[in-house]
Amino acid sequence: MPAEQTNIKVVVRVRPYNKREQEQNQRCIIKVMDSSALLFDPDEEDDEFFFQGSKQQYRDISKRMNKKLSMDFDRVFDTENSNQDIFTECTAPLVDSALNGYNCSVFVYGATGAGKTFTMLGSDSCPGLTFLTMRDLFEKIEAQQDVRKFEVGVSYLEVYNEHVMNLLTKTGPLKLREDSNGVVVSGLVLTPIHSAEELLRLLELGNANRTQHPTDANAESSRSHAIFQVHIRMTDRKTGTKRTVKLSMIDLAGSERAASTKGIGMRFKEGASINKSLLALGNCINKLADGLKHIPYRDSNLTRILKDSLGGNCRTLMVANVSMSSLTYEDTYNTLKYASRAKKIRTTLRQNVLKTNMPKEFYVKKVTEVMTENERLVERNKQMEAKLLKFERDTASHNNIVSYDAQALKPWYSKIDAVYASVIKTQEYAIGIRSRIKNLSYRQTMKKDLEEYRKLLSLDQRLFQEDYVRFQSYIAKLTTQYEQHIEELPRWRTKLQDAYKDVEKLKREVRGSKHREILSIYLRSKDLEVQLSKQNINSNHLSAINMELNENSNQLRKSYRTACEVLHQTYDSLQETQKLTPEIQMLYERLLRKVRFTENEPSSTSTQDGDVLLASKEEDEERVAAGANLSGIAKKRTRLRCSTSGDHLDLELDTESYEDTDSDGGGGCTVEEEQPFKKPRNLNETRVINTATPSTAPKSTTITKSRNISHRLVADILSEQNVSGVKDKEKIKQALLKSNNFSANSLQRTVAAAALQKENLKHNSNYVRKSPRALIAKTLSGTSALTRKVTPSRLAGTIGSGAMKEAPLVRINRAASFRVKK
Ligand SMILES: Nc1ncnc2c1ncn2[C@@H]1O[C@H](COP(=O)(O)OP(=O)(O)OP(=O)(O)O)[C@@H](O)[C@H]1O
Repeated sequence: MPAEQTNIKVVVRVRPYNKREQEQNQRCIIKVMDSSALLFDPDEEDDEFFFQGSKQQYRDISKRMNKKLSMDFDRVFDTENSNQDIFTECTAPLVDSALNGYNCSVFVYGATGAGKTFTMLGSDSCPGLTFLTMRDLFEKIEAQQDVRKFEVGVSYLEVYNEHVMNLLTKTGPLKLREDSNGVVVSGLVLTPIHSAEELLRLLELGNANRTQHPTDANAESSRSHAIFQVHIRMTDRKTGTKRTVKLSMIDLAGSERAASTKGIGMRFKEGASINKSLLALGNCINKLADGLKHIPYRDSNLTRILKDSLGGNCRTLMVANVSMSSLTYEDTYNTLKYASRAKKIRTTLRQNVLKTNMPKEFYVKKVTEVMTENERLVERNKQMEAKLLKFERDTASHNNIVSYDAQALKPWYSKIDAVYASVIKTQEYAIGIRSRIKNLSYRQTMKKDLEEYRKLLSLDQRLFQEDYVRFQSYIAKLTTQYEQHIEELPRWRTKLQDAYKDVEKLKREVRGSKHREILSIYLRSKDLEVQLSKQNINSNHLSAINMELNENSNQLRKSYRTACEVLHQTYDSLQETQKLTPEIQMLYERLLRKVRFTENEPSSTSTQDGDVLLASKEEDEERVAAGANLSGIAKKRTRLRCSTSGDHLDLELDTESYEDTDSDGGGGCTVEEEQPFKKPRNLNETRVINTATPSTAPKSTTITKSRNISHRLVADILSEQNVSGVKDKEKIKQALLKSNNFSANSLQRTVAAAALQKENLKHNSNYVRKSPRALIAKTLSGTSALTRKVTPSRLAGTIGSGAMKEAPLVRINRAASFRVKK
């Protein structure tokens, strides 16, 4: 509520001469200049100085000089002005202010007999300000009855010798106390009134109780300060707003000097007390006028009661009563000085809405209302919060990509990483064991073969037997290892199946999560990582097999060379000694034909399961026909068949179903009679596999570079098929590109792989390119994204171009692996 600063309104009322003053024919000391100015102690018009009969230019120096003090006030009422005039101009506006919620005070100040009581109370014929004001108040209340409900109560107090007395009940002294609403008179009971006439009766009653004693100045001098207060409680009938205001009418005791009343004894004490309170009032007025902060209101009970009227929340009118007679020269001068000082006092006005004088029930009701309103607002707040939550959820599900935040996804990534790390580790062990089993089996076979050849060639049976013992011991050691691994394998297979079950469970959780779209892509990348790991193990396994093969091949080559030399010498020797039989000659010629140079590669027939035979059918027929000793070697030819998928380890992982498809019962790698070795592939080949019929296409035995899997991985992640299923694929791509879980390099390589795949589309599924380097170089040079630093946006654009759509799976061997320029 805005506060309004306003000055105390000070008016001066000049009383006409009374009978005594008229009789003493004193001069007039106040000349009213206009409605707001007066001249104190003016020059008299006939105040001319004659000396020896002639008018002098200068004044009579034996006489006191006139003050001729010009003073301005808010209003100066002359002797002709009535109480009605003062009411109309000064207190009627205060009634309006009071009804608007402002506290108002009117106090009259002046020396004894100056007309204070006349102004405030008046007489029957000439009612004073109190009656006129109250009559006006009741008239205005009556006019507003439809709008507001009014309750009016009055009190009439007297401060006499610093005692506060209740004039209406003639009780006291009452104590003053201060609370947050100002000074309160303890035990004061308000008397309700409903009309100005009632008020008149109460005033009469109060005045009758007031302490009065005749003084020289006034036969009915009031020797106390009388404070009449009207408490008005207003209730707005529409809004229920309540206001309580206080209208105070204060008739001060005479401010004359104690000596002027010529009092002795009780009267002197009385005068001293009056002067004490008025002195305190003067001090307060002076300090308030000077704008000081500390005002000594507590110096007297009068100033305590007037605290609100002087310096508080109150619209105040001060009527300074003075006589125009020079008999009251000093008192009048003092009164006017007081009035001038009081003019400077500023009060702060605030509209009262609620006052503490309200009955307790009022506050109980108010608190109940406020609590009810509070409960309603709490309930509404809950509803609003629920709505807001729903709105946020709806928005999140509508713009699901936007709602992804790294913090929310972090725990998911950690969990997925942990589960897949376990799968990869277990798979490493399981397939590693399988690899060792196959290697051991392969080595056994090879060693047995060599031992067979050695036995055939050996002439010294004693030496052969020595070697054979060592051979047996070695084979036994291999068998033990083999059996250990065979025993271990099922345990790891079970572990791996458990790890796959964990993955399945995790996938179900992801499907139920609100981040399922981006997480399913992450899961896909992890699936491909598992495949990549498997490919790495396969690659290592094949390298080991290859090394074994090379080693054995070298040994056979050396043996073959030596055998040829022996054969040649034996043939020569037989010929020289003419012991060469036609059968031996035929056999020899057949052997020579066999080793003749041919441009064709050794014929290789792919078996249904993709294995490659090293010996041709024709060769077998010749061997049978020849019936020679060497045919025994052929008959004893051993084939190695590790599984239906050749040398690839067959602990297959279907990343969709996670079922172990290995169906050879754990002993997949067995040594069988008449089974061919698989031909190791040319390491400079790239085989294109048609992905359109993956189930029927032959499985490649090409040793692939493991990095290809990562290319496929990222290609799969960012492929149109993956991303097109979601609402905002661009945002998903951006999220992937920005994520720490996807490296820029792998994404970069993916694009190269995609380009290569696209190129491969031009060839049929069985096309084998000898060296893909030129193609890769061509592809890379045509892919600006690969020769320059790849920006996420450029990369995203490349990926989204559809180049990868329907691209076949391509495997690039080690020698042909491409290198991306960074
Ligand atoms: N404006 C006036 N017109 C006519 N008579 C007046 C006027 N003012 C005062 N009187 C008369 O002067 C006399 C003294 O006035 P009043 O009792 O009001 O003085 P007072 O200031 O109240 O004195 P005290 O402080 O001693 O009570 C009264 O008889 C009163 O009728």
